[in-house]
Amino acid sequence: MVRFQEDFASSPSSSEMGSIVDPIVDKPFEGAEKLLEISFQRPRRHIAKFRNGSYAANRMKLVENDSEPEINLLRLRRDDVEKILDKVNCSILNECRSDQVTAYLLSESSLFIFEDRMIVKTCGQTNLLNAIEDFIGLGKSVGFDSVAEVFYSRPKFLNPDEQPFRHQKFKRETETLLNYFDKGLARVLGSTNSDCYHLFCFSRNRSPRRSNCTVEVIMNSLDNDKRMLFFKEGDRTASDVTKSAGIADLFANSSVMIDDYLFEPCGYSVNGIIDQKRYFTVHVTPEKCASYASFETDHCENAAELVGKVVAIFRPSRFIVTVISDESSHADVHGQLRSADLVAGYERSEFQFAMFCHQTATFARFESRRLAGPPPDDGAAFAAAAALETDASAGDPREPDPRDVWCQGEGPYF
Ligand SMILES: C[S@@+](CC[C@H](N)C(=O)[O-])C[C@H]1O[C@@H](n2cnc3c(N)ncnc32)[C@H](O)[C@@H]1O
Repeated sequence: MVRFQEDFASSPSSSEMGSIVDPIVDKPFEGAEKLLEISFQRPRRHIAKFRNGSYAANRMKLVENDSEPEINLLRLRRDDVEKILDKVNCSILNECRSDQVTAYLLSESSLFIFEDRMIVKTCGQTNLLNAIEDFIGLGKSVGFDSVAEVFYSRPKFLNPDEQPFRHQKFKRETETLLNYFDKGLARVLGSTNSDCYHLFCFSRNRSPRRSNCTVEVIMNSLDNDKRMLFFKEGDRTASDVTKSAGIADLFANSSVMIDDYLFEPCGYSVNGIIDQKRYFTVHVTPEKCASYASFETDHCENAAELVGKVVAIFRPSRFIVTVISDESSHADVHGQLRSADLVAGYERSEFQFAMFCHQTATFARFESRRLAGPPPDDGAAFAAAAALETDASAGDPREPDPRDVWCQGEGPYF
């Protein structure tokens, strides 16, 4: 349901909510999302025509004067998008739009469409790269000439073997992308035997076309009380969750259009359009066996404060933060997230700063101070970590869960 921030007047707090039983699942849901961002390039004749002004400012003139259809992804029809999402194995649950963004909430995450770029984020067992040609085709169908930039990324999967063949290994994903963008470059940020972040990027032009910045927070092993907020219980609605979890307050100083969804029996997704032009999205898998949440936005002001607020919503055992921006922009955002003390109660276990294509990337991995320490090499170390965790969440003894302490490997790299 689409609402505005002002609509979040009152809703039950977490303490008013009754007891919830975790569903028994055969296979844990794979929360980790594949993210594909494609930016398109207009034909040269259009670029030359508007050398002295932005396309956006002049597009109406173009339509009136040349009687050519507008080259704009926002013209795409939902039906055409849905056909492509079928190939990915997901569907549209809901949509909200401003004059600069169309945001689709998907059965498995989100799709954002802007004038000349789209961002598709899908989780579970979706086959995102199966439709890469179709996504490119969407741009061409509204008159774009070629792909200007591509960015594909994903964190490590919980169960890579459960993924469609192409997505089981980053090497295969890279090969698929290279079939279309042979000058693209594949990288990994972070240690490959830990919570690392895989990315592939391609840029046709020598200099970035716009000033872009994306902040992502990827969180594992959520606090028990926090994850319980994302279960459907009684008459709890998505809007109640958005309010009680604190998601409605993330961008309190902006005008935010919110489209949220609470799954049965649990799971939550929200898309937000900020000040008509920027976006944020949050997705939550609250099942204990594989609890996971992700946050992403291109609204990078006050990034350090924002990351703190996001982490406070979920209190994960561990999380990674990434900032990817154009080389020429947002140095302050990278600077803000460089602090080893970014979030109180968390210890930074890894930090990386890199420059490639036209992009600058910051990657940092944090662990709850309750669990920080060397990897458990025997039962005693594990028991000590588990005991600490049990103390901290009084009355809620935890079963040892290998993911709670150190993540499972994705097998031999490549
Ligand atoms: C909210 S969706 C989005 C997942 C997101 N990538 C994440 O984990 O943060 C996943 C959650 O919804 C639950 N869910 C319930 N019904 C679902 C459905 N039909 N499709 C996808 N997820 C569903 C899953 O069990 C899981 O807890």
